[in-house]
Amino acid sequence: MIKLLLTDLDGTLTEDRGIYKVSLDAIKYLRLLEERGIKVALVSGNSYPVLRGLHNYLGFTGGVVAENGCIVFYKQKIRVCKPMDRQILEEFREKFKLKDSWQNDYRECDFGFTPPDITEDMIKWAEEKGLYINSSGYALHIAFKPAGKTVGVRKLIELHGVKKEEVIGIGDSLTDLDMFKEVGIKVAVGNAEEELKKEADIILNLKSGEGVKELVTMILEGKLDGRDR
Ligand SMILES: O=C(O)COP(=O)(O)O
Ligand SMILES: [Mg+2]
Repeated sequence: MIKLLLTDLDGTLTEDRGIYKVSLDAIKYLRLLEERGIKVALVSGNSYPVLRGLHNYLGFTGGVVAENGCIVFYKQKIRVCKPMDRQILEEFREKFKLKDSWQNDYRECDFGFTPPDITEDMIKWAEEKGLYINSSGYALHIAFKPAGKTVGVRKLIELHGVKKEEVIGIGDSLTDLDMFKEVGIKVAVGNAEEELKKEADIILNLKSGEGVKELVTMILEGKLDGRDR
């Protein structure tokens, strides 16, 4: 039985990848799950204040995994990664001529930069410094290892006291590969990155928010029953 649904934000709850407008249909359908007793949690690279605000105002009760796994909230706020070093941020920004995400003022461990394209040079630089590096398609992210959605999702599931098999996760980008490692059912929206689709148990027909609606309909119609047992 599914008890907890983890959803990514950018590219998943939005109307499409690359835009910020949230799909109202996706929210409406996720609330139907909440009414049936399935908790919804936001698992994203966005900062804690942004996600905590959305979580409350959108009517979700499953909590939040912010900063790509580094900050977890469910009844209490827990930081699970090492705080970032300002000098490293400066070096990354200068060396690769990047722009800070406006949310960097509100971040502790994982920081975001644009443009969102990762290069081989960046990966090499991050490896040498023991840093996690990834792209959500919206922003480049760096944090001290261990980081990534894996560490935060593991903590959130522990706080809920549910089994991995009772958790379903939906996403669109490479950062969601880390979420997939910790959930029983892995779902990719129709317009997700090919690499994520390869790892998914379910690939939706529809893109982003419409895909979320498609998945919720499947859950409510009992189409996933048995899959998680
Ligand atoms: O880059 C971001 O902060 C957005 O990431 P998300 O797709 O995990 O919501
Ligand atoms: Mg995303």
